[in-house]
Amino acid sequence: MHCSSQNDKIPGQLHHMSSLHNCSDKKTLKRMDNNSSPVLADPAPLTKSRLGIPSNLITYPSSATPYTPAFPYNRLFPPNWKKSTPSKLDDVRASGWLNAMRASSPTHTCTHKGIDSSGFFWDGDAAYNSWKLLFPSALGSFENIAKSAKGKQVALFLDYDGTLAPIVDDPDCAFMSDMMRSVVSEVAKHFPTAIISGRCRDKVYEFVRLGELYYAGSHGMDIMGPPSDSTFSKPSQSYITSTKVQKGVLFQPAAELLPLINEVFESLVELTQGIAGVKVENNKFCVSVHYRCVNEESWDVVGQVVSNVVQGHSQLRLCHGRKVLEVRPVIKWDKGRALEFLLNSLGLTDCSDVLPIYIGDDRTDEDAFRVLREKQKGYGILVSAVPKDTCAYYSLRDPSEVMDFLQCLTKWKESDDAEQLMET
Ligand SMILES: O=P(O)(O)OC[C@H]1O[C@H](O[C@H]2O[C@H](CO)[C@@H](O)[C@H](O)[C@H]2O)[C@H](O)[C@@H](O)[C@@H]1O
Repeated sequence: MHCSSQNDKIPGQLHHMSSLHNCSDKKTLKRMDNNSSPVLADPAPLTKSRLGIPSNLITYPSSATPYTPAFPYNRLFPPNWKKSTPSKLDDVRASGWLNAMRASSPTHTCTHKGIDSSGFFWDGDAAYNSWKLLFPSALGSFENIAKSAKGKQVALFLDYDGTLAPIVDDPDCAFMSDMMRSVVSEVAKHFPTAIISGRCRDKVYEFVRLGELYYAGSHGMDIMGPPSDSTFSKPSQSYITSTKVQKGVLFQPAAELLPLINEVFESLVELTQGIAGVKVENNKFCVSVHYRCVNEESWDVVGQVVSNVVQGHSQLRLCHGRKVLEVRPVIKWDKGRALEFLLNSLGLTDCSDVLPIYIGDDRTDEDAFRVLREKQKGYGILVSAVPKDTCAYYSLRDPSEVMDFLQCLTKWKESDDAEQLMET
């Protein structure tokens, strides 16, 4: 394999760079006092003036610089569309992140057509199609992706929830289909493939059950990478045996915080037990407090309880995902770093002939998309059925499109290999 430290520009990237607003570290840690939020804000959905998602529902990082989209989105929306009415606010409401909790998982209703209470005609499909001009379908652009991949070592990084398995109410029932499992297994025969999930590593392995993959749990804070002496050829089948990862290099950058995380988990279970529908999940290096099944009227209570606990510990921070609040260690580690770590462990760093592809649906996946953007290497693919601000290059609508895309990759690789065999 030819390796060089040169940056590898990929056709198509310049087109997207215009849509990339400030993708450098957009996170801002704020505290609850003075109307600010303890939430480490991740990139948020596009604001209403851009794509129709009400800006009052968004915790927008203070460092984010809005960009001018290529398409005149403002024609789609009247000014002040769905502006919130100020009301008597408590701590959590005033901080703005109750709104962020609401915005954390846009629903299918965003894609519907209809007239809202202010008489404005909303066409979600049109907005989505316009957004896709900026973030084209990875399926529709497959030929371009294949062209870029020709002669290169593709490395695949897959998020789990919302990417390989559809989002469901009960996190313990987020099963991936047998069909998806077999498609992932096939693609992993051709490319090194890793799952990078917010879930605890053992849990995501229980769902995926494919021994030939690499797994990073707790948003990349618990990685079982390839064996230390490995330069990628093919993942060893003996890498994982039975249901637990057995071999490989274990990397846990927040290991010393494990007792504290467990303590916080216990407290959160106790403190939220009176709130119907809350589910507290121990993700080993982070604690997830799910509020998807909580009555919306109680969301502020959930937020307040979690933020109070976090405020008691300077080593912890609060983030939000899709209808979930997550307590995480304050360390400079995220899915982006995990992606770099895995590429490095696979011996694929600084190689001009490597094409990493990262597919994910969540805010936490933006860290990985950003790494690829900054390196000008590979492609981030956002899974979303609604317009969202993203550092990805391409989009896919839902897990079933992810499955189609992975199948395309397998087919392409098989025919490319066959072609090469004919040539020799
Ligand atoms: O990084 P991921 O693999 O995408 O994991 C992110 C979180 O996913 C899970 O929660 C989400 O999916 C649930 C099942 O569909 C859904 O009920 C929940 O509302 C979503 O937030 C998982 O339970 C979390 O621990 C992960 O952090």
